Amino acid sequence: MENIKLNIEKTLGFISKEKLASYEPKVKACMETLEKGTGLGNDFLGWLHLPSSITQEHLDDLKATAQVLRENCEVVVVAGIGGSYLGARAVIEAMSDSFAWLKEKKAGQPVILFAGHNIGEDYLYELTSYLQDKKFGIINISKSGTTTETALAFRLLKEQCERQRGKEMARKVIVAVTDAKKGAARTTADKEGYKSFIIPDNVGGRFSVLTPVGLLPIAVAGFDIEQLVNGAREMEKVCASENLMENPSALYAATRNELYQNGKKIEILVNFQPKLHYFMEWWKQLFGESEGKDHKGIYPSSVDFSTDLHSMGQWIQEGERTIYETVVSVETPNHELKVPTDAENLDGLNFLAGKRIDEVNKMAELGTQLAHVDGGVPNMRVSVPMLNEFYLGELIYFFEKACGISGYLLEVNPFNQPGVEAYKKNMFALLNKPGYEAESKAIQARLNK
Ligand SMILES: O=P(O)(O)OC[C@H]1O[C@](O)(CO)[C@@H](O)[C@@H]1O
Repeated sequence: MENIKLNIEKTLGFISKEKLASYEPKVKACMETLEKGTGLGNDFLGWLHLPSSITQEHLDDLKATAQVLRENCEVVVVAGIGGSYLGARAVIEAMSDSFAWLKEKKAGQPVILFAGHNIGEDYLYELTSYLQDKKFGIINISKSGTTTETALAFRLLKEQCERQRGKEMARKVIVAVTDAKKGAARTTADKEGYKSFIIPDNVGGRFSVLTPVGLLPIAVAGFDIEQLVNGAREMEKVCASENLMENPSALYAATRNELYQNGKKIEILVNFQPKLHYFMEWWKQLFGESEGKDHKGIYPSSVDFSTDLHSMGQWIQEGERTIYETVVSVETPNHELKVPTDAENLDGLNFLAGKRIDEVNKMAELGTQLAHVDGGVPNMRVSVPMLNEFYLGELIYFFEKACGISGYLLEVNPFNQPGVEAYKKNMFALLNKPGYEAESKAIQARLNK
């Protein structure tokens, strides 16, 4: 079977092949540091060999739990934020029919909704209103078990689920994915007797999509988690190679670091398939939280093309030359649709008649690549044979491994996120959270100045 492939040819007018090749020993050292667990953040390396260590028993347990939710729910709300929701959403959106939510609902095929990733009152009001006459279940996902956004949504949803469905049924259709011992989500799950799954201590949120954090919601949505894991396993093998040119994760990490050293401070992840929008969101957290520290790091951003060619295209073509692009390109769509012939040709599109829509899309992709490279934007391309669980699994592991290597090349700890605490501390102080008395006083004094 073919694998995903990385092509860096269109970066070589901007960085030299020789310079890139000189990364081989550095990349090898970073890979060794990961393998031996001797680098910064080495207590969070559980993701490295996660795909090959997942057992069939574990997958069966996840599938059985997913089946309980599928059989008993019209809607399942996945409550989580950041790494506790983006991976699941990325895969579910990539695999789902774009209009499934408008189609007739099938028994045993719940609609998946997300909550706990914002504090929008209108969002939560509208969600809880929609759920009023629905048989719904909840997957409450939080590694710390104390994240405010998720806890707030879960408080609302748990009360509503129990009120609408009764305590006994609620117990059946609420599942927790959290720490083995600590945090409010664990305490609640144990006290209420919910089925629960553990997020391993050594797997950080943004690297957790192949734990129950991602696998359970993806299974509930009806997608093949075994194939997802198989794809990741395949990449685990491919990305073990010490040969820079044969290891796509290593090559991607080296190329983006060399581009960064040459003033390319912003990476734009590009798709030409709207279904990949949330995959880009997952990638942004992965690289943003891993590398943006010590006043260093490539800024990860994303665009959906060709949509955003009509908004951000101008900036990319002619704005400040501090950017490069990485295009995730899906080679073959899952469905076929051809441009019809029109006898009157009023729209002048008969030159496309008989062509597949994807042929037009591919020419948009090629035309964009050529234009952007001509405009001074280095371009990498990750080709994905097709959108299915297997290749999404490959993509996930490819980016995770690249992120670990890239973070070490940058000489940061890719596995912590101390900067995220700053807003939380202020928010808790402003809300007078118990335990934050001194901070509350200080912040009030600052605001009253
Ligand atoms: O799973 P938790 O503990 O609720 O955390 C959710 C997210 O919040 C962060 O801790 C900070 O944004 C992320 O790293 C994490 O993915």
